[in-house]
Amino acid sequence: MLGGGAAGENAAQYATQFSGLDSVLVEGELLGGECSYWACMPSKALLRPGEVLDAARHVPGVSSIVGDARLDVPAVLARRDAIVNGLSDASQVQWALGAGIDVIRGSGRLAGERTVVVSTAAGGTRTLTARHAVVVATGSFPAVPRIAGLREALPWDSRDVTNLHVVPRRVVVLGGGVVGCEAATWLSALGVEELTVVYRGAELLPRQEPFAGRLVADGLRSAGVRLLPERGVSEVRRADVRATGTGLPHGGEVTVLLDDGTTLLADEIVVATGRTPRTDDIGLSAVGLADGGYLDVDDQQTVRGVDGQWLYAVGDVCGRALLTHMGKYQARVAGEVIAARAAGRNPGGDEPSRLSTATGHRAVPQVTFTSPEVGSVGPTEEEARAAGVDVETVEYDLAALAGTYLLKEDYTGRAKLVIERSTDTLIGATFAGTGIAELVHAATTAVVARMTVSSLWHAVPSYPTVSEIWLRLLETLEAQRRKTERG
Ligand SMILES: Cc1cc2nc3c(=O)[nH]c(=O)nc-3n(C[C@H](O)[C@H](O)[C@H](O)COP(=O)(O)OP(=O)(O)OC[C@H]3O[C@@H](n4cnc5c(N)ncnc54)[C@H](O)[C@@H]3O)c2cc1C
Ligand SMILES: NC(=O)c1ccc[n+]([C@@H]2O[C@H](COP(=O)([O-])OP(=O)(O)OC[C@H]3O[C@@H](n4cnc5c(N)ncnc54)[C@H](O)[C@@H]3O)[C@@H](O)[C@H]2O)c1
Repeated sequence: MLGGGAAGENAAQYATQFSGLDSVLVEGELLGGECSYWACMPSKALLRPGEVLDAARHVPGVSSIVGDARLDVPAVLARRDAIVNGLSDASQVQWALGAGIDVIRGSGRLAGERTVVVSTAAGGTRTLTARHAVVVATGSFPAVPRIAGLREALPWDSRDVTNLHVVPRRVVVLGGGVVGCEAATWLSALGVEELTVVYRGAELLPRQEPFAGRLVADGLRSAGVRLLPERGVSEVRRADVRATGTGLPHGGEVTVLLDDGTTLLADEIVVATGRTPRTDDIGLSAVGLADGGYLDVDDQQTVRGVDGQWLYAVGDVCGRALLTHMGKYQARVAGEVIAARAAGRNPGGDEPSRLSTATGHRAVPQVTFTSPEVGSVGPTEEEARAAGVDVETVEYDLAALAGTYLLKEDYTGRAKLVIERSTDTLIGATFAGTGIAELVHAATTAVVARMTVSSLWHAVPSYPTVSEIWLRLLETLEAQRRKTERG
């Protein structure tokens, strides 16, 4: 495995555990990768305290006790540090060795068929030749747009903002996607006084149903965050630039010039404008592929364009869905496919769907931990229509439920289902509101199982839970259909 992030680890685990194949993880930094130390885990550690405080503020009997209290920032940062194990991967290495997986520390490059050359941390090189397969799981790093002065200003990226040690007074976040929205949520909760989010499109979270981005925008605005949509940055200037290290201010005041003529002053600028695959320097040209770009894979996660079915790619590097759980899913399948092929079977042929990632990619779930949360699975209405699918949709106000009223007196939220008309099956769902994260898996199950609307009627949600949204959506859909029938 070239890269020992969440995806590489899982591919090694599945190849080893289910087949007895020997696996080696080649890791250049920390075993566990981005998710454990600089992405999912620290970000969620920073978001959870704000969520708890917000919940308390909206329940009479608790709100009066909490009053205007702010978060205990040193305690929040200390818990974050504990959650990232103080940036030590000792426990991960122990896990790998215990699972029978070898770990080699160093930077690896493909050097030919089934061959990886590692520049080891100790200073030498090692050539590894795999008997069966090489899995590329090198992940991605933050993309920094070409903007005059931006790179020179040493902006914070996702590593800095998840591992911040100082809360700057004024921050500009560039990008209104998942990282930008989540980072704005925790920076605001941690007490950034002047927080501005600059983004290109009209809505935040542009890959979600538009109502989700609007509700997140309302949440951020009510927390005092300034949103500047449909704008870009034309130039960045910074005095006294200093490479102080991850999560510390990288210099003096930042001047951010926007393309509409606005000038913003900040103590830090956070770049959250997407990711770049780590493929520019891993020896792809040695196996006949172009350096750089996402690796194109089939549903067994085998890299296309390389003969012999020995090269696989999983996780962010294959660009199919840049999410930890999807990378791990691809890795589980790849690990088992490698084992099956080593045993002489051909899972790419008529093997049943367990050894294919096609089904899971029809139903990609994602939760964005903003306030309100946004959870979704499958395509949005726009994506489904763009793919040529004739769909029917239904929406409902999540605030009109007993379960949500109990959570928060002034609850706001919305839900939407996307139904394929020809089969009457659920293909997509989106929920935006407090406490919706755990609704997503029910929707994922229904989409994967291709549940029809008539069978969903028999899945009875418990009272009084947020899951009652399912019943309300079905009732509304039925009313819509009757109205259409009546003409
Ligand atoms: C701020 C933030 C928050 C996120 N939150 C979530 C979330 O809540 N939920 C979610 O599902 N996803 C989340 N993501 C996305 C998630 O972090 C990624 O999808 C996931 O980390 C990808 O895992 P990976 O194993 O493919 O890559 P990585 O985690 O990037 O691992 C790749 C590994 O390969 C190593 N490597 C690279 N090149 C070489 C080489 N040449 N030789 C040796 N080793 C090498 C790297 O050091 C690294 O350890 C978040 C991302 C960000 C930025
Ligand atoms: N909770 C989660 O599941 C979670 C959390 C964080 C990140 N992630 C994953 O990490 C990946 C990366 O997230 P991201 O937010 O960096 O990328 P993204 O692609 O989700 O969003 C990038 C945003 O930056 C904007 N942008 C791009 N270039 C710009 C420019 N020059 N000026 C202004 N705006 C610009 C885009 O319009 C978009 O709003 C995502 O694919 C996501 O799946 C997941």
